[in-house]
This record gives sequence, structure tokens and C-alpha cells, in this order.
Amino acid sequence: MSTLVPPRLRNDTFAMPQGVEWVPVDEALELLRAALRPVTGTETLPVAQALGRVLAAPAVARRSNPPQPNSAVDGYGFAHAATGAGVQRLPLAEGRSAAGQPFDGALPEGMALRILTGAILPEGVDTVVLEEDCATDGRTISFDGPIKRGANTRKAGEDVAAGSEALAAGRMLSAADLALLTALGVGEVSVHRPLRVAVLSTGTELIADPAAPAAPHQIYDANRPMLLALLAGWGFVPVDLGHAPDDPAEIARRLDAGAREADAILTSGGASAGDEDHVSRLLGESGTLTSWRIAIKPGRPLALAMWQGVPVFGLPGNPVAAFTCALIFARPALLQLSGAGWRRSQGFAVPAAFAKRKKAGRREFLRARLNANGAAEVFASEGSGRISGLSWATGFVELPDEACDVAPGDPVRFLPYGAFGVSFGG
Ligand SMILES: Nc1nc2c(c(=O)[nH]1)N[C@H]1C(S)=C(S)[C@@H](COP(=O)(O)OP(=O)(O)OC[C@H]3O[C@@H](n4cnc5c(N)ncnc54)[C@H](O)[C@@H]3O)O[C@H]1N2
Ligand code: MOO
Repeated sequence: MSTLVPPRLRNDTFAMPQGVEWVPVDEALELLRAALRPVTGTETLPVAQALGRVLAAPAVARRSNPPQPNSAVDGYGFAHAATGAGVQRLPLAEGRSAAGQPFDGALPEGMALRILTGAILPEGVDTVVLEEDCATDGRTISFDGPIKRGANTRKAGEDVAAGSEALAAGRMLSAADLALLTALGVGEVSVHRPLRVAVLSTGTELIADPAAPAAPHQIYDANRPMLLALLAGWGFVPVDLGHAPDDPAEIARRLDAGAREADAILTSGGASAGDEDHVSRLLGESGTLTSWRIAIKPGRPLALAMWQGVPVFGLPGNPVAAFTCALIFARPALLQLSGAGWRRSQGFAVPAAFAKRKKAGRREFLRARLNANGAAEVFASEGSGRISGLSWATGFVELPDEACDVAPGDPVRFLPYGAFGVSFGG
């Protein structure tokens, strides 16, 4: 990880509207982290069916990897003690040691044995010479010494020793993890049941079917397929609550259904404080709302609440803000609920391919991608209704809360979508 050198900070006064308490991003994340605990039960699954699941208990190696000392190459094995400097000539023993076909017996000192990659080192063999470095007439081998003791061999358990913890609880199993556990003789794992997360879009203007005709005042519900897809990609079970008009009774009914069917709920729209912003009002009246005006761009209205004991993330309606808040706030919180533990997305410093004068007060996430030189270019517009910018980008440039001036070539922090577990695209 490179340490980020912040862009040139300026000493501006706070540029946010006054009369409102703006919660800094890091503070909001800390509050979430402190408030949420894992909520899912556990089950036992065969390792081959556990991709993407979260370990509920550490996975302990039943067997060492490698289980026995073996050869790393195709060549000839011998006892190092019988060799020295200069040309070495050793008589070849009868037989060989191959993977799955071990040599039966001990090799006498001063002799060599044909040995293949992955084969167990028989008693009397501690060193292997690569076949390309040998000459042989079929009865002897010769090679240039000296050879390092233990050359081209692997020790038993040099990767993982039997009885040791291979993977910690909270690990979200990857394809590589399935290989590791299988190699270690672990056939079953105790995993958390996947978190169920419901998604509700709100807004009287919304219609669901993009193939249906839309009146001028109507908007296709873009947030719902986006959020459902993000959740599926994060290994959660998405629960579709459809879309509701700006009608508090209807929104309440859908939230009730969400609380019955899911462990957490994401809503979009109505998070702000306008006449039709019912989600935040409803959560304030009937739930326990911690409504936050977060010092973030895009996405400052984010309503966080409990509805019948179930956490609700009231995301802003603008699709870019909903996407950004889902990645920055909802994902780590949902991972915490799922037993995977809190995650901070790892970014790295790259040169900026843009110039920007940023005001103080809000952390900014600019839609960005790396150009051919590895520098971050940003989308032409910062408008949070500009969904095409989300598709154009492959990540974000994160600018600090403070005012700063970014000039081309300055280091900026790039967070690829992959750092938020978002795959596909490109
Ligand atoms: N006086 C203020 N007005 C606004 C503020 C503010 O702080 N003070 N914040 C602005 C910001 S920032 C955002 S973001 C929006 C978010 O407001 P809401 O969460 O209440 O969202 P809506 O008003 O319902 O919708 C905003 C916008 O997004 C469109 N939308 C909503 N849902 C969807 C969907 N599922 N698919 C596609 N598009 C959707 C909606 O039609 C609106 O155009 O508030 C600002 N106002
Ligand atoms: O969250 Mo709003 O979309 O920042 O502009």
C-alpha cells in the first residue's frame, strides 16, 4: 500500500450550508461500525459449495501442505552428504519415485534415483538436481557440484502445518480458499447463512419496466436493478420489495415486509427533507432514526434507522448518490452484519490527469478511471443524475474533507470499484 500524499490542502473556511450538523464521512463510518453486530445464523457446507460464504469459525488444517517432503522438479535425488564441488558422478539406482507412485525402500548413500515433480523424497534423498543440469548414460548421472543441500525439494508442511489455522473466522471464501481448504483435507466448513437484504425504491415518478412506455413525468426505476445486482455480487441474498409511491402508508407496508423477509433494508429516494421525502420522515416517526447529513459528495442525505429491529439504509434517490452511498456506507455495514467484519476499501495513490479546485467541508468521490499512463481521469460532470458516468468509471478518486487544489500530476487516491467488491464492467 502506498501512503497517500494529500493534494495541496488550502486553508479555506468551511463552505457547507450552516444551521445543519454535517457528519464527516469517517465519523459516520465509525458510528455504523460501533452499532452493528453479526445477525446471521450458521450452517455447515461442503467446501466446494462454499464460494463467497463467510467462515463462522476458523478453518483448521487437517493435513499439512505439502503432506510429505517431495521434489519440486523432474530430476535425480540423492543424499547431499555424498556430494561435493566439481563434477559429480553418481550411479543410478533401479526404479524411480513419481507422484502417486512412491519409491519403496531407502536409497543407499552415494547413489542417485530418478525422481519426478511432486514425488515423495524416499529415505536417503534430501537433495534433487534438475534433469536439465545432468548428463546421463542410463546407468550413472553427472552434474557440476556443489549443489545446495535441499535444492529443488519442498519440506512437509512448509506451506501450512497440520493443526494450524488456515483461514480465520470472518473470511469470505474465494476460489483460492477452496483450493487451500481442499489441499488441507478440510471437507466441510461452518459458514454464516447469507445475509438477506431487501431493496425498495420510492418515488411516485417511478415505473419499473424499462420496456413499457413512460409519460413525461415518469422515470424508469434505475436504482433497484443496480442495488439488487450490487447485493448479489457481494454474496448477499437480494430481496426485491418493488417500488412504492410517495405514500407513507404504502412505504410503511413495504418496510414491514422487508423487516419480515430480510436482515437489512436498502431504500432509495425520499431521504432528503422535501415535502415528498417520506422515507426519512417515516423512519423518524416510527423507527429509530439517526438521520445523517453526511459531509460527502455525492450522497449527503442518508437516513439510517431501525425498522422493527431491522437496520434500514435510506439511500438518496439520485442514482449516482445511491451507488456511492451503497459502496461507501452500506457495504461495510452489511459485511459487518453478515459476520464478515468491517472492511475498509483499499485505495492507492496515482497521478491526477485532471485539475480541480475543491472547497472545504465535504469528502468528494469523483467518478474516475485510469488512462493509458496509469493516471486518474475524472468524468466530465459531477452531476449526481449522470448515470453514464458510473458506467464510464472504473472507480473513484477520493478527495479529502479539506479544501484542496489538484493539478495534473499530483498524487490522488484512486479506489477501484473492485476495492468495493464490485465486479464486471470494462
Ligand atoms: N433542500 C435540499 N434539497 C436537496 C438536498 C439538500 O440537502 N437540501 N440534497 C440533494 C441531494 S444531494 C440529493 S442526492 C437529493 C436526494 O434526495 P432524495 O433521497 O429525497 O431523493 P428524491 O428526491 O426522491 O430523488 C432525487 C432524484 O433521483 C431520482 N430518483 C429517485 N429514485 C430513483 C430511481 N429508483 N431510479 C432513478 N431515479 C431515481 C428522482 O426522480 C429525482 O430526480 O436531494 C437533493 N435535494
Ligand atoms: O447526493 Mo446528491 O446526489 O450529492 O447531489
